[in-house]
Amino acid sequence: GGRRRLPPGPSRLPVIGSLHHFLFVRSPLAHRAMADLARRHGAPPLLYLRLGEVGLAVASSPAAAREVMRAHDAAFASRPWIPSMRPAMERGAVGLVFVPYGALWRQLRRVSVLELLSARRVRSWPPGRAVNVGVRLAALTADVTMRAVVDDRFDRREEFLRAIEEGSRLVTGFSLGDLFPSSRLVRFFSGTAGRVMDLHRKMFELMDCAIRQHEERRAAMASTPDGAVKEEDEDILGVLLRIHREGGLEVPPTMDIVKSLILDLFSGGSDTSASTLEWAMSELMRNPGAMEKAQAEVRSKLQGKPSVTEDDLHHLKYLKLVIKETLRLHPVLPLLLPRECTEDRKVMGYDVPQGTVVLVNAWAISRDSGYWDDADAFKPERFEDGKIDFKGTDFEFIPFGAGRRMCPGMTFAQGIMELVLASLLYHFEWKLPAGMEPNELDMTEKMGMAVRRKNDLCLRAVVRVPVPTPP
Ligand code: HEM
Repeated sequence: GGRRRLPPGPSRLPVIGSLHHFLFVRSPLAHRAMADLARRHGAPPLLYLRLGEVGLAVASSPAAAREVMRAHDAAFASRPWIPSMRPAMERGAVGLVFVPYGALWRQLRRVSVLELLSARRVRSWPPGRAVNVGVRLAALTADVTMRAVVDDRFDRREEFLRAIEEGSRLVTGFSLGDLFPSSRLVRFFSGTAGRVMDLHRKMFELMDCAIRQHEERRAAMASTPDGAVKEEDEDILGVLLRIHREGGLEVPPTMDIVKSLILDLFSGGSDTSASTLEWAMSELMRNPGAMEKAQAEVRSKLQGKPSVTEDDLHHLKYLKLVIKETLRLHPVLPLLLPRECTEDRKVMGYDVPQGTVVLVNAWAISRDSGYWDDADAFKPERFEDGKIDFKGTDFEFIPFGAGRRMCPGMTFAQGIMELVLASLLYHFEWKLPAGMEPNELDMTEKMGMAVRRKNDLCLRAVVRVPVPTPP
């Protein structure tokens, strides 16, 4: 028996819980708001808030993160269904991100990790086309992801890319309003559920079209002398359609699940990598020494080549450190993705009741001066000794999360980001707008699907090595 010992947190008011605290926290960016709130309550490793009827625990230290994502991983391996997405999910349209922990999740995850996000697929991008530099980073990563996930021959790809972009504007990350189901104050925050549904319908219609085209092409191929498509030539949609057709899985995915999984991979993949790249370029512009070093490396390792290919990447040691340091300072999912506690647990000595939504403040942890020297400074060299990595075992650095629900797209993302960044540095010289000093570059954040720059990064590009034109 005995009383429950909840983690410390702001005083709770009837009805609105701790919501009033957020109305007065200046920063609309939840990761900063949570960090402020934790500081004002004596910096507990686990902070407890009541938002409307939902209990919310925020882990803000490596030890607390380790307990949630490793020690008690299985009890925190589901995600809450946020209200604006609930109607779609109740119809069974659930992809990998929100599927409850269980047999279906395990299967979708296995398919994604093994078949779809393997390094083999990353290497199979046509290099000349993948580095069509000069296009905006978002368009570029969306393009690369589209090629791997759906098909680059999809007729309505422009429409699809626009819908995804609109989606990332609509879904303002996991805004606080998203976390509570029915309080009246909630409506004050959201009101986007209708638009989300419309967009969802639109994307499903586009997916139907992509699937039709896919099947038509397969039928056409099957009637040629060479016969069917070779498995290694399939894109992700092709693999999923084959699994759907041939069965053979313990829980056969419905067509709605196939579509939702594709959308999850696509939207999960492009926005995150694009924003990270934008932050990397921003940090390099603010830190000319690091830029010089990275460019010198790329130019010396690639001397004379027409463009960067996958095979060049493992020579680019400093470039990898630049991306690591960018992920430390700018984890684009600063609170990771929400988990839900599915059975009562003790974490850091506190009771976390079943049903609590659990966030991990990866942003606060990776900028904590208790674990990092000169924590706010951009210093890629700090990773030089190779002791700390983002693979989910060093809990002071978890931009991709950790444990069973850790990001399945990590390797894929690393591939895209290295390839694109190396290409940007190889082909171009980058300059700030005339008259701007490096330290004047604005770094204000804005919450979208991922945390991105509030103001566009406008740079002048001077060609050093011309980008080869695709045949
Ligand atoms: C810089 C790039 C990326 C970052 C920082 C990132 C970060 C994350 C994080 C923090 C999570 C939640 C992990 C957790 O709960 O412990 C996650 C989950 C996920 N990510 Fe990524 N991600 C990136 C790129 C990608 C890419 C390229 C894909 C796919 C093509 C992808 C697909 C997913 C999916 C499907 C999930 C949900 C997995 C599950 O719930 O089982 N991500 N990602």
